[in-house]
Amino acid sequence: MLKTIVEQKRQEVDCAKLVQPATTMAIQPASHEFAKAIQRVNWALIAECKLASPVKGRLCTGYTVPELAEIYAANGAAALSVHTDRHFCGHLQDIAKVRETVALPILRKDFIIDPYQIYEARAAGAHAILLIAAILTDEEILSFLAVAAEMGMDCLVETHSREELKRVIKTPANIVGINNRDLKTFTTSIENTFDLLPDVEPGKTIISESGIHCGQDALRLKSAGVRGILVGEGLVKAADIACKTKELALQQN
Ligand SMILES: O=C(O)c1ccccc1NCC(=O)[C@H](O)[C@H](O)COP(=O)(O)O
Repeated sequence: MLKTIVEQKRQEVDCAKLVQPATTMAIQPASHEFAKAIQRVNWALIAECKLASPVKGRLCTGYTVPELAEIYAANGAAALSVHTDRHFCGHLQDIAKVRETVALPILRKDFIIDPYQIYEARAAGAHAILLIAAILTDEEILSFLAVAAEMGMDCLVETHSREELKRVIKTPANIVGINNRDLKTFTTSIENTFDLLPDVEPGKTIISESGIHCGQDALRLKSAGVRGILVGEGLVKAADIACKTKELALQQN
């Protein structure tokens, strides 16, 4: 599935480049708002606006993306992740809608495979992007980090295996994600974060991603030295999203 998504993404990006070349985009640099929001607290919830999953289908029907963002912002999230890929029912325009609604920094959640998407993200108002080590070469990671840095944007560089973590640790990436979702089987286990954490060098900000559902998971991760969590399904499927946001944000900052 990942291979298919990436192939489709390549076609989408090629079409988008023809419609709007990057040179015609109005780009104002960011000021590392995303990294600052995460690094100024000892615990950060990155709350994800996730309407659907390519594996599980529709996850959230009762709220729009800006409505979710508003609930997250009012209940302790440090930053937002906004899916812009169509397999998650996301659109690039969702970033602008969220920016009009709340002041929290926004991560563009997508399958970034071309620098064009980084310009597109910034032009839409995103402060950060996700880079997935599993779909990028070392050279691409380095070059995309540099493109983002030129625009004052931050990168959450996602790893799942020890091998990916080793590759990413060697780069200047300062926010490293440990994904609890295996992108081959799509199963999640937060034990993956505990397994990989000892291999991380001091100085890197670690975010545990995926499969996190309750305050108890959050507390275990925080106690192990993780700086924050990125949560989608656990929030959007909660009976009371405001209450779940507070629970995962751990409110004691
Ligand atoms: O969420 C999926 O089913 C998925 C399928 C294929 C590739 C990636 C996938 N998810 C990646 C994400 O961006 C998640 O939304 C994010 O890590 C949050 O995960 P969760 O809290 O488990 O919803």
